[in-house]
Amino acid sequence: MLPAIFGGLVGLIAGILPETIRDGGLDTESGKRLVALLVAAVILLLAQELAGSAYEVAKWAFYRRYEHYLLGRVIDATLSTRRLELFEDPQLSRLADRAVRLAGLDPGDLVDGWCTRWSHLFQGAAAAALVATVWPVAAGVLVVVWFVAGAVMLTALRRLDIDSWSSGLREAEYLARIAEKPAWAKEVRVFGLTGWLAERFGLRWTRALDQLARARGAGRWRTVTVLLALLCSHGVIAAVMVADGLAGSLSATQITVLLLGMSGMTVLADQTGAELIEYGSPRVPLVLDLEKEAAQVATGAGPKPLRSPRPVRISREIRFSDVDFAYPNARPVFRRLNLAIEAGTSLGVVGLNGAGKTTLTKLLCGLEVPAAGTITVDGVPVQELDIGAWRRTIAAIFQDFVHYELPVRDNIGFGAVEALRAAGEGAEASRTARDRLDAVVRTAAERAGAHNLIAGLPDGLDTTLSRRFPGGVDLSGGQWQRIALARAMAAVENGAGLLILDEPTAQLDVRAEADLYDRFLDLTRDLTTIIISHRFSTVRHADRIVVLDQGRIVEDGGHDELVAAGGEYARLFSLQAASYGIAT
Ligand SMILES: Nc1ncnc2c1ncn2[C@@H]1O[C@H](COP(=O)(O)OP(=O)(O)OP(=O)(O)O)[C@@H](O)[C@H]1O
Repeated sequence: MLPAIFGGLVGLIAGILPETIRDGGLDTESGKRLVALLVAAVILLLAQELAGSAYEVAKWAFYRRYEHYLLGRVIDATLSTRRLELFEDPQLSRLADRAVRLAGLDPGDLVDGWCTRWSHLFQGAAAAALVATVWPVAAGVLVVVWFVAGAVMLTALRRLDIDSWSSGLREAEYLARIAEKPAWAKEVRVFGLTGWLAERFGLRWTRALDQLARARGAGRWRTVTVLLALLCSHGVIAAVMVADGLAGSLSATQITVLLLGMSGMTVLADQTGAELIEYGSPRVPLVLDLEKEAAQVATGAGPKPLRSPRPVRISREIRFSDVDFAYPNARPVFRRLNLAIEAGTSLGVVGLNGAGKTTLTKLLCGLEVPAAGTITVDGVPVQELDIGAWRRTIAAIFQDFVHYELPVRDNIGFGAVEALRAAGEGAEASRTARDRLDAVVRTAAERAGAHNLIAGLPDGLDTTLSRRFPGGVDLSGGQWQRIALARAMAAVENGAGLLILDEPTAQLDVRAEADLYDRFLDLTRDLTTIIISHRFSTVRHADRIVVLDQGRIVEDGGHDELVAAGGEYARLFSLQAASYGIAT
């Protein structure tokens, strides 16, 4: 609006200037009016500047609030699912992926879009009002023409909607991600994929751009028609204006006001706001869709991360009774699985790839739910336990445990998240809580054999485990495994009574692994421990070993018993013993 008022003032100044010169200077009546108009114009210019800055400040404040709100809802929706459906179902995982990416894009396009749109509407209306003060009919015609032009432009923009071409770009985006992932850098170079990646990326992107160009060409005729309508209406108005000006029925002020108003009205067709709204709005329905889907798969209230219930005490046994399980659209992993794990004992689980070992642990952790049968803890079905309490009972390290690019203290402290939270951060940090956390972390590190490794790090527990951060370091595969084991031991320190190790030591050498497990089983003697490993030398020390084959338990007993039975376990054990030189 302010630019339009300013335009009106400039028009008035232009009109009064010749009169002032004619009357003989600023002391005259017209001169005083000119001075007043000039002062008003300066004030308006300043106001415009101030309003612009205030708008920017308010806009960015809005932006961040909007992004915070939206991402917060995405995170809540994702974390509200206590199981893994959101990540395992391709449709749901795509939805979650898009929601996270779009909600976190340059913040507040939607807010910016609405701000721009309203500001353009005000500017356009003020400019139209300016034109209307001189020539109402022209204002009416131009409003209609500019709105039609805007609508045509918007239709053209919709044809270029991100969704219509994103499928073409998704592969290109994925290729770009391959190139920038530090963890994949070695393989990409060793296999000589760099050239292929760059070529394929360029190809995919060009194809997407061609798609865009074709979409753009489709509405060509409508655009040409609108351009002609704009040209004709402005041509007629300009011709009449010149004729009236020459005839003396339009003053210089009126002509200036008309010209300024007409140029200001172009914003009525500006679709920057609409474009931002189009781009920003899919995020809201997307987040709502994600929340709906998450609510459907989240049976009951998900565990709130801030709650810290007491761990469950396992006093007798964990029992799988007639458990059936299949992943969506896949053949069954378990059919009528029966297994009892006595409290306070260690169980080794072995089996070929795909036998169902990890699935067994996921069911136990409540990350998957049996289609039939029950899993009970001292007779109580896992589903009936407080899921937060049950999860606190478990210390699990999976094959693909997370390498958090965070300080060692966090990497290990995640096993005892209550202690980590109590310790706080920065100014909030409480000295006693911090000392307690460090004690938990150090004891856990010692138990996992990671204390020497930590002692050698430049900043000890404060060292960030990633070279992508200043002062950070990278660890070897085996060192990372010790950190992960320390995380599990921190959970034990924090009250966990069920320890699950799903092959987290595959990268340790045989001797280091054997040493570690000997110590480990010793340290966790009173706990219920499940060890999954392909290395028989590892599981042989477990109290009991089960052999899984295609989802069924085919052998069950102590190491000596199974070797004596001369079955699959004995065969595989002697094969490994021969290659590793282990005494049988
Ligand atoms: N998320 C999933 N979606 C669909 N099928 C899956 C999923 N995870 C595992 N499977 C399938 O379930 C079966 C059991 O897999 P699981 O990971 O439990 O085996 P495993 O014994 O741990 O194998 P490995 O020794 O290779 O780790 C396999 O056939 C596997 O392909």
